[in-house]
Order: sequence, then C-alpha cells, then structure tokens
Amino acid sequence: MANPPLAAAIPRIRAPITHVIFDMDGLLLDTEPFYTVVQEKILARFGKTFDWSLKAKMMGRKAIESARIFVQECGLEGVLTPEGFLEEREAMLQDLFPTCQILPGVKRLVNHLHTSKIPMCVATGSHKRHFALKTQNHGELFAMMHHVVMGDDPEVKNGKPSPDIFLAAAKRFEGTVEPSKILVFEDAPTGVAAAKNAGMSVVMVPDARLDLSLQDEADQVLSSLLDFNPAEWGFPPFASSEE
Ligand SMILES: O=P(O)(O)OC[C@H](O)CO
Ligand SMILES: [Mg+2]
Repeated sequence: MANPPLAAAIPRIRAPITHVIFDMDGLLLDTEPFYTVVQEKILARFGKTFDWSLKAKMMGRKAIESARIFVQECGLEGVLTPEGFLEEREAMLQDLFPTCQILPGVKRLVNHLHTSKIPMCVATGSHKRHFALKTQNHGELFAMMHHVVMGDDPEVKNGKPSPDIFLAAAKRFEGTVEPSKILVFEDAPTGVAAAKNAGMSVVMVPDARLDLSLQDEADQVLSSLLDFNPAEWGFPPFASSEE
C-alpha cells in the first residue's frame, strides 16, 4: 500500500495561538442548568414555557441584558420588570451556585496548559458577587488563571456579543497580545460571536439542545472538552499520564 500523503500524516495547526481565554458558566462550571431551572419556574408562574431558542439568546450575557430579553421575548412588559425578574431569581440562584461542579475535561486541560506555561484567563458575563458564589469551592482551578474579567467590570461597557470583555481580557495579559493569537473557549452563541468580533479563534462546546445553526461562527465545535486535542492548536500534546 502506498504511504499516505505527508499533509494527512502531520495534523495542520489551526492558528498560531499563544494565549487562552475561558468562558466560565457552561464551559468551566455546570451553572447553566441552574439558570434554566429558575427561569422555567418563573415563566411557569405566568403559564408560559421556557425554550432553548430563548435560552440561546440569554446565555452568556450580562444579567440585566439577559433580563431585558427575557421580559421582552416572553411578552411580560407591564407584568414583570427586568429588575423584578433578577430579584425573583436571585434567592434561588444564591442557593444553587455554591453547589456547582467543574465540567468534564476542564481540570485536565487547564492543568496541562498551566504546566505548558500558556497564559490563561477567564472572561465571564457573571458579576463579582455571583462569581464569588460559583467559585468558592474551586479555588485551585481559578488560581491557575492570570486574571479574571467579569461582566460588571468598568471596561466591559456592553456584554457578549460585544467584543468588550474579550478585548479587556486580552489587554490584561503581560505584554501586547494580538487577538489573532488568542484562543477562546465558549459554550454560548453570544460568547462565540463576541470572540469573533474581537478577532480571536473560538472552540465552542455547546449544549446539545442548542440549534445547530448557532454553531456556524465557531472555528471548532466539540461535544465536550474531553475531545479537545491541544496539538491541533499548536500546544504540546497531552502526555499519556494526563489522559
Ligand atoms: O457564560 P458566562 O461565564 O459568560 O456567564 C454568563 C451568565 O452569567 C450566564 O449565562
Ligand atoms: Mg458561558
């Protein structure tokens, strides 16, 4: 049998990546189902059902921005204000957030990139108070991040899909880092759009219930971070002991 062509034998490196930005909710931590459950409960009170097309529009955004979408899309103007919605969901979320878990594949990847000295940070639409509740049991993971940018940061004028949060996150690495050298990991369509608007490459790890058309902008789509191959992006490969 003839040898395979060389191009097929050597994996093509997708982009010259030097830095990594992680989304948090739904990517590092399994907090998205909490938002879904709470929003389903609130809508049920009005005899309505929460669906994944609405979820797709809300996820990844700053709290007040997603609250406005919720009220508008559900036709609740005059019945529930965005502020009232946030207040109603707050008590439920405060109890749930501290119970969140790290998603599959996260520890192996973050440990690997940390050992490989790839600078990493987090860019989350979550505000400071919720970030503290979600990460209170996961200090070791977040200690490997060079910095964290949150939705209520003064430099983040507009939430995802605006590029603000990713551009602010890029600026806080040491030295000047070109957006084209940054790889973002995201679960939300708004987050993927934000990263592309910032000129970065994106690996999307979407919930399987999201409409497939919402994955079009991502450079790579994975069903789990367990499927991420560092070598494809020019990072050192996982050692067999890390599998
Ligand atoms: O996905 P994140 O980390 O940007 O968080 C956004 C909201 O808090 C939840 O959708
Ligand atoms: Mg997310």
